Amino acid sequence: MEKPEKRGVIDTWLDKHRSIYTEATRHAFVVSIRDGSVDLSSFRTWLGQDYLFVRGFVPFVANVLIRACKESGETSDMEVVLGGLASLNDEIEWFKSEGSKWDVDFSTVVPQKANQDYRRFLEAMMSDEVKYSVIMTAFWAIEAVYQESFAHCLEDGNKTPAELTGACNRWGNDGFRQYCSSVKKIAERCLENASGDVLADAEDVLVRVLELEVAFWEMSRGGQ
Ligand SMILES: Cc1ncc(CO)c(N)n1
Repeated sequence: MEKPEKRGVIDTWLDKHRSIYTEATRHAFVVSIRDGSVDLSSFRTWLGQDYLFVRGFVPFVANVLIRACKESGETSDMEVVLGGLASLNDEIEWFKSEGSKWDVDFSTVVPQKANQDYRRFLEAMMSDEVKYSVIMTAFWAIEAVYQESFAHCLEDGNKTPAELTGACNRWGNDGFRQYCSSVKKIAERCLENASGDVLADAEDVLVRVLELEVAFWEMSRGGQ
């Protein structure tokens, strides 16, 4: 049995912002994958847009990695983030093979507004002014929404179409869940020592990520 996790400030924020958290992790697009009613043109839109997102997410995670090396007192932070960066390498290869499977030509995909907004947010987070605990909170939230969403598509009673289980496994698997839990612990540890101002920034950033994720699902469901 795993130890029950200590409740920290992130759990308190999730309770406070439960409705947007649920919107982000149980979005109609995700629910449609789980119940098998998903419109495949929406899935193709999501695939193309998320490929572009992930390409922008790489420098963000690289920035988190550099900060874990320079600013963290704990040597294990770097190892956790490095693991995440390594799996992004596989992820990009996975996207490419899915792209051919679904006949989505990434070279012609144009980032839609929700994607552009998200990419701008990631760039802003890379500023040196943003505290380590704040960027770590953002990093956790970004990964956790995908973990929770795609794990839902694999839970008992799902009717997820067989050709979509690869995508669901990518983020819904147990290893990814544990990785998210490690990132959350890092964020929680940093937030324990944070000032009131930094805590307020981290809470804002958490809510902003949830909003951006909801908009990203909405865009996908729009399916252009
Ligand atoms: C939009 C979005 N959020 C989170 C992830 C997970 O890393 C992703 N691939 N795409």
